[in-house]
Order: sequence, then structure tokens, then C-alpha cells
Amino acid sequence: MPVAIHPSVDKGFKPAGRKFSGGTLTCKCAKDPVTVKVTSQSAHNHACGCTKCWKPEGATFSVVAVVPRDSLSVSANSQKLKVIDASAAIQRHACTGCGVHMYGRVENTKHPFYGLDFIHTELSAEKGWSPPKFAAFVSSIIESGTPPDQMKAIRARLRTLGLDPYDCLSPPLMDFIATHVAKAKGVLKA
Ligand SMILES: N[C@@H](CCC(=O)N[C@@H](CSCO)C(=O)NCC(=O)O)C(=O)O
Ligand SMILES: [Zn+2]
Ligand SMILES: [Zn+2]
Repeated sequence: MPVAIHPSVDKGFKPAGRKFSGGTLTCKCAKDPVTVKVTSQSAHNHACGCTKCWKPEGATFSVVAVVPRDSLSVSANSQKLKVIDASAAIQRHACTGCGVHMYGRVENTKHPFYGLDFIHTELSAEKGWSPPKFAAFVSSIIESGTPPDQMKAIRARLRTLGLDPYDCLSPPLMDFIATHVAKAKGVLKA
């Protein structure tokens, strides 16, 4: 039995839908669920092993993507949302009823990811979202209790699923962040 990563990737996943342009995310509350409307396709979807991203019950990784912040709006029961850590770079708006993170917003205008919101596309019934392409912060699953001796098998399973494992973000995203920092410092032309 292969190591479980996340229910939405354990059996493989489908390619992005052509012309797919978003859907509605719904929290897990049986009554008065929070809903969030997204009017764009997701980008940079990835499995994330960090301790901060929301994971469904029993999952080792979260699956998280970004969308432009202008494409996201809370469409019902916004009064149930609360930012779980206002000091974090990604301010995660979680449902106080069920604990699901409905979106994570970068409010710092100097942050490389300013303008993007983090979302979990599994909260949407629509099919066609961009699938995960890599696994980030893999070593961080140890911080949530995964025994270190399982890491070799977990990294192997991620590779089999087509999710190259990294202990930070993927090389293109790390290059993007470093480029942003270099431009801000003036060592690279803006
Ligand atoms: N070892 C830490 C890592 C936490 C971390 O840096 N997470 C990343 C990725 S989240 C989505 O890919 C991050 O950018 N965090 C910023 C934030 O959460 O505000 C741990 O596991 O906690
Ligand atoms: Zn809820
Ligand atoms: Zn994360």
C-alpha cells in the first residue's frame, strides 16, 4: 500500500480543463457554509508539507494553488471567517465553524506574492482546476509528526505521482522570489 499523500492526489489527477475559469469553494460546515467565488483558473498548484497550510483529516500534505486576488470574493457567510495568524505572510482566512482555510491573502505589497491569494481547489465541486505540479516543503511534514525514516518512501511516492519533491518551493518559484528580492535591493535592473 503506497504512502498516503492527500485524497485528491493519491489516485492520480486529471489535467486542467481547457478554458476552465474558476468555481465556488465551500467550507465543510453542514449549516451556513462559507462560500468563496473564484473567477479564474488556478496557478502553481502544489502539494505542500508545511505546518501552516490546511490539510483535510488524515492527509500528510495540503494541496494549494494561487489565483489573482481580484478574482476572489467571499459569496456567503463571511461573518464566519477569521484570520488565524495576522503576522504570517499569507493571512489565512479560516472558517470558525469547521476550521477549513477558505483563502490565504498576501497583504504586504512588497512581498513577491503580493496580488495572489492561496486556495484549496478541492473545496470546489467544479472539475478542471489546474492539477498539482510539484511538492513543496516536503521535509516540513516531520514538523507535524511524520517519522523521519518514512521520508525516503514519501519522496519516492511523490516522484511516482509526478510531483517532484522540494524542501522549499520549486526552482522556478524560488528563482521568481530571488529575482524580486534582487530587484528590490537594486542588484538587478527592475
Ligand atoms: N517549516 C515551516 C515552513 C512554513 C512555510 O514557510 N510555508 C511556506 C509555504 S505555504 C504554501 O506553499 C510559506 O510561504 N509560508 C508563508 C506563510 O505561511 O505565511 C512549517 O512547516 O511551518
Ligand atoms: Zn465552515
Ligand atoms: Zn504550505
